[in-house]
Amino acid sequence: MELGWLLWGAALLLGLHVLTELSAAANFAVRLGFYYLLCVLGSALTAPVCVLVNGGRTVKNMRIIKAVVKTFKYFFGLRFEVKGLENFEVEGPAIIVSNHQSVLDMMGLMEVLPDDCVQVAKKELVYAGPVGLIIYLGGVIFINRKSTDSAKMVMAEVAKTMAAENVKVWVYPEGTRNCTGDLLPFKKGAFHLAVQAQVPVIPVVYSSFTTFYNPKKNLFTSGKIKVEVLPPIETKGLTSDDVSDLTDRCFHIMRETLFKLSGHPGEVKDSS
Ligand SMILES: CCCCCCCC/C=C\CCCCCCCC(=O)SCCNC(=O)CCNC(=O)[C@H](O)C(C)(C)COP(=O)(O)OP(=O)(O)OC[C@H]1O[C@@H](n2cnc3c(N)ncnc32)[C@H](O)[C@@H]1OP(=O)(O)O
Ligand SMILES: CCCCCCCCCCCCCC(=O)OC[C@@H](O)COP(=O)(O)O
Repeated sequence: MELGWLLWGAALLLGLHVLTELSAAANFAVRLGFYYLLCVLGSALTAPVCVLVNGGRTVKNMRIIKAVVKTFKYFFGLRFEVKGLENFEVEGPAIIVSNHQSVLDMMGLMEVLPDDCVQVAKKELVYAGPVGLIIYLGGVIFINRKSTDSAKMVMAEVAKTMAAENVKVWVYPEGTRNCTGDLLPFKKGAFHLAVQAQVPVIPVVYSSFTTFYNPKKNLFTSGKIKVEVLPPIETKGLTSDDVSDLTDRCFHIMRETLFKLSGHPGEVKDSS
């Protein structure tokens, strides 16, 4: 008799546990789905505006895209605390490098994006429907990550046009998304580009999302993201022999800043 009740109790607890897990998964899927929906709808509505206002593919469209994307954070209760924006005020072009954690990074990107700045993206994104179209209209540079040679050729061309058109280029040097609270080793393309164009590198670091966003744990709540724009690193006089050193320097400064902003991975830090 008592064993019967015990079994019923255990079944109930298990049921509740399964329900909570399911609702966490559903909640996560709904929130991320809503983000995708915002991106798709936002792009579909913004693309005609870009074409009408600026006539086609140009970096000027980034101002319009930025204004739209900057409203997204309110839907998800995300707050940004930005430091060092004055470090973007360099004379002429620059390469901006930052850490890349998730698709949500587009919000953080647009939160601080300086004028006349295009990003480097994997070419697959051009096929992402309306989002691909808006990225194309914004003047984003597409590279084939599977072919280093063709990516190098595209980047060499960019090095030439940067000065002529006075644009900054934003690169995610990890080359892919990484939401572990640490950095992946940096690819060298961004730093070759900076040395070829003889322009400064400006590192930007976003604090780790792990306290409010973790797809493995179905976690996606509101939260605060700290952003720090670091002082420009000059490359005048550097040659291709210095690229490895430059890459290492940037990596270490950015990793230090990442840990300062959000603690070492695995270590709990209060989110005040
Ligand atoms: C209105 C509503 C709208 C809502 C929607 C929002 C829309 C928002 C709108 C707009 C925002 C758009 C934002 C898009 C964001 C997209 C993010 C991404 O897609 S991230 C993935 C792609 N990005 C990268 O991958 C870049 C970084 N990668 C590189 O730069 C790599 O270096 C690359 C691809 C060039 C090569 O990668 P390797 O995997 O081969 O690795 P390596 O170690 O770098 O290079 C191998 C050898 O080649 C040399 N090398 C590399 N680049 C060189 C170069 N340019 N010249 C000479 N040598 C070079 C290196 O020194 C290395 O040689 P040795 O090991 O040193 O001997
Ligand atoms: C046909 C409809 C498709 C809908 C797609 C909506 C996507 C909206 C997301 C905004 C752009 C996100 C850019 C981004 O973060 O791309 C990921 C790459 O950086 C890194 O790629 P990966 O980690 O190596 O796969």
